[in-house]
Amino acid sequence: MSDPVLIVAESLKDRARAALGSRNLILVGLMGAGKSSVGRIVAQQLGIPFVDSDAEIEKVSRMSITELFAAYGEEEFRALETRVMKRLLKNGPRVVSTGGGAFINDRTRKHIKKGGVSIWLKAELDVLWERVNKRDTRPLLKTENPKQTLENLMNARYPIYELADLTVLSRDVRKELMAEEVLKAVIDSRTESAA
Ligand SMILES: Nc1ncnc2c1ncn2[C@@H]1O[C@H](COP(=O)(O)OP(=O)(O)O)[C@@H](O)[C@H]1O
Ligand SMILES: O=C(O)C1=C[C@@H](OP(=O)(O)O)[C@@H](O)[C@H](O)C1
Ligand SMILES: [Mg+2]
Repeated sequence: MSDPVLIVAESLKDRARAALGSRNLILVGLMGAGKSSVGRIVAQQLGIPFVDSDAEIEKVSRMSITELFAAYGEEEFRALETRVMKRLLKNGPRVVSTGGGAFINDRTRKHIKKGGVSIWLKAELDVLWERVNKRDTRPLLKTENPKQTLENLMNARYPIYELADLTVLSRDVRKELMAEEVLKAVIDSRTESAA
């Protein structure tokens, strides 16, 4: 006999896939929100390709994000990020996880807006902090008081992330559950725009 829970889950994926069509799904939000890890699961569930813009930037530059910031500075990194995002968004459907600053950059945000459905993974400071303080791969947080830096970035960036098409609250629940909430948000947005 088929499991009713599995049937519901299957239909969620199918409905989200149909709602997305040939558009890209672009995850935006601050460092630690779960864009890279949740985005990968969402893509698997939808059965479409996944790409992480930071990983792609590292591939084309053959440098790590930390090395890029150290060698060329943030401005050059943003210029490269804009170019890479423009290219990644040309064909859909894909799930594209961005680096936290991508949507803040006016030019990159225009490409994202044109390239598909943007979804903000919104999280509280303590949730983000617990996640990012375990690793030292984020050059912007190499400051004397990284938690304060993260809070400053929150204050500066949250009004801009609000411009995303959809928002999902990123909490300390299983990543699979976060991915399901992303799928539901995609379905709801389609239902609302059709109503
Ligand atoms: N829902 C979650 N619950 C627990 N840990 C999470 C969750 N989402 C992400 N993480 C962890 O937080 C860290 C940052 O996640 P990541 O996907 O790299 O975020 P981002 O790409 O937005 O900076 C990773 O170690 C990841 O495993
Ligand atoms: O917020 C930012 O400006 C950045 C976020 C990072 O990506 P994650 O958000 O995936 O950590 C990475 O692109 C770079 O360190 C800059
Ligand atoms: Mg990431």
